[in-house]
Amino acid sequence: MPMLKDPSIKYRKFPSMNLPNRQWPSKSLDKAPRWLATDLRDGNQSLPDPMSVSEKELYFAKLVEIGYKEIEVAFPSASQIDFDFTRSVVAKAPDDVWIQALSPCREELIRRTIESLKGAKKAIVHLYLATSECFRRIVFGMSEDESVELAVRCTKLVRSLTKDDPSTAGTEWQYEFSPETFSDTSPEFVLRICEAVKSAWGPNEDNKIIFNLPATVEMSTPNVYADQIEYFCTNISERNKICVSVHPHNDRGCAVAASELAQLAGADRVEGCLFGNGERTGNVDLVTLALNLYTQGVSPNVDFSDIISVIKVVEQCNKIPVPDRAPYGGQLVVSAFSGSHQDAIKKGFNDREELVKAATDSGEISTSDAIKWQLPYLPLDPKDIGRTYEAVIRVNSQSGKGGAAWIILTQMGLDLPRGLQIAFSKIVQREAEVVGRELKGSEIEALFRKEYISNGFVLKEYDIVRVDEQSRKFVGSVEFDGREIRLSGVGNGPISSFTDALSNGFGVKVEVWDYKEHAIGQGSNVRASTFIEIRVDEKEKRWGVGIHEDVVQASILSVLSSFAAFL
Ligand SMILES: CC(=O)SCCNC(=O)CCNC(=O)[C@H](O)C(C)(C)COP(=O)(O)OP(=O)(O)OC[C@H]1O[C@@H](n2cnc3c(N)ncnc32)[C@H](O)[C@@H]1OP(=O)(O)O
Ligand SMILES: CC(C)C(=O)C(=O)O
Repeated sequence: MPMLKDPSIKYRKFPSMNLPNRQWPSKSLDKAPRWLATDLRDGNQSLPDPMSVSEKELYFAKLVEIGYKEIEVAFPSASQIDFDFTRSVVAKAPDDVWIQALSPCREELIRRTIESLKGAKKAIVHLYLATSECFRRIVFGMSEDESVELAVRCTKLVRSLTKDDPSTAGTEWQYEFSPETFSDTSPEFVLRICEAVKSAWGPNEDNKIIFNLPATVEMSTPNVYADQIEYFCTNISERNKICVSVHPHNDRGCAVAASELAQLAGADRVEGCLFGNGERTGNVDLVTLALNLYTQGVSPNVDFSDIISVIKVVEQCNKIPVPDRAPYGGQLVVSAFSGSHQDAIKKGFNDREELVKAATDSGEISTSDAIKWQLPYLPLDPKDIGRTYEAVIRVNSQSGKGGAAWIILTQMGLDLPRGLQIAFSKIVQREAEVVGRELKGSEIEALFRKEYISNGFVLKEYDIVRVDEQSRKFVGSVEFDGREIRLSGVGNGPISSFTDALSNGFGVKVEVWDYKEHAIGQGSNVRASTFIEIRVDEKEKRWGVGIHEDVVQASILSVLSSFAAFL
């Protein structure tokens, strides 16, 4: 049995913090943090096939287009590709974008990193050193004192090569230090090493030092991480000269929650990747964080209006697909297959349309976006991220009447009456079971046309004349099965005179059971759509649909469509 009956003999419970006066639980998120996109560094280093220079260029351009102002572009001392790419970005980055590059605390690698950033308008040098007991003992064999000494020496080196070097004065420099494995390090030691690094760098309020506090491996529940961040924020000196950054990984699947709670606890900045690429289970997903803010009415300061193009670039450069269930971006997250979801969403869209119409008609609003979003099952309006409503409702054997009706509405503009929805959904259900998969919109439309619109009849010519106040007479002819059939009948209106004519012509009894109609289109393109349910010789009732510029002809066509099914 590989899994232990008692895992406590092998695994330790992560200790919680004793922080009785914690403030973060009663706070709420009301502004976007500073974002740092590390797709091209942490994301890239975790890929089976790291990005080429041209892929990095494409990705960088997309990050800039989305609106990221701080982008970690490389680990320049790792490879010639990373060095060359950093050089190319230095030449091309927009003036308001900070280029960040990472180096370990090793002198030759720091020199190479700063070399790669020479000439940049705005550059952030980022050094990391793991501080936890586990890493100091197992990886480095280093005491706390030795770690502090190394961090301070390397910080001073960065300082001498950047802000203290007059030859680099054309560059605005920032310095970021990451006590790697922060969340597994004693909080007191984190403070000690960061205080020492801060003194070595000498930040001020206008050029803050960035302390990036990573959950290098996510090892606890997000509330513990939030406590650690709050402890740091309240105990570090000169908080006004510090930007507190977080860098959560997703090993326990809680990186988004950890980032959000960390912001409540005082973090000013978040590092992550689009769609959560990154080491192991990934870095925190920047798309989810941004759109979580957006759906609470807070501007994230980044723009995912065209999320499909973002996914395309991410998939092309990472060579890893964005999962179909990825929050907000995944193919399936704005799709509903199941009947009760489809029904609620369809009603939600109808409700919204009515609210928007009423508010627009009364002059209360100038844009439909001014009506607060409230739609069953959809936390975000798909159109805000460039998704169409057509993709929202999809049909398979789990779907109900609302699903197929929605497809017919969006594709053909036909708002089916409830009875027809029920009848059609049985046909769709049967077909979905036969093919054993989702039905495409085009297949549903074809089923609908075959079942309710196409019929073997050709309406040759007709006339409906007024006999007296109460009655009308239909006279005309139809072609069916290669034969021309003359028809004549009387009723109290056009439809009843026509059904009487059919009854006479075919020697049956035709009764109209239900009738609905609505207009499709507007202005000179307007057409009538009619839905008529008839019964012939007391057999099972059938619906037919007719569409025509003339409402009477549309009705005749719909009767013919349903009548054909009885022959
Ligand atoms: C949590 C993170 O994501 S940190 C960023 C990780 N990213 C990467 O590692 C990608 C780029 N890395 C590389 O290209 C290479 O690892 C290099 C160039 C940095 C170093 O390569 P090498 O010299 O061949 O070392 P190697 O990778 O085998 O081992 C890492 C060495 O750096 C040391 N090291 C690890 N982290 C640090 C650090 N923050 N500061 C200083 N030294 C460090 C290790 O202890 C080890 O030293 P050792 O060789 O004396 O045992
Ligand atoms: C370099 C640091 C910030 C890192 O990537 C991590 O700890 O995960």
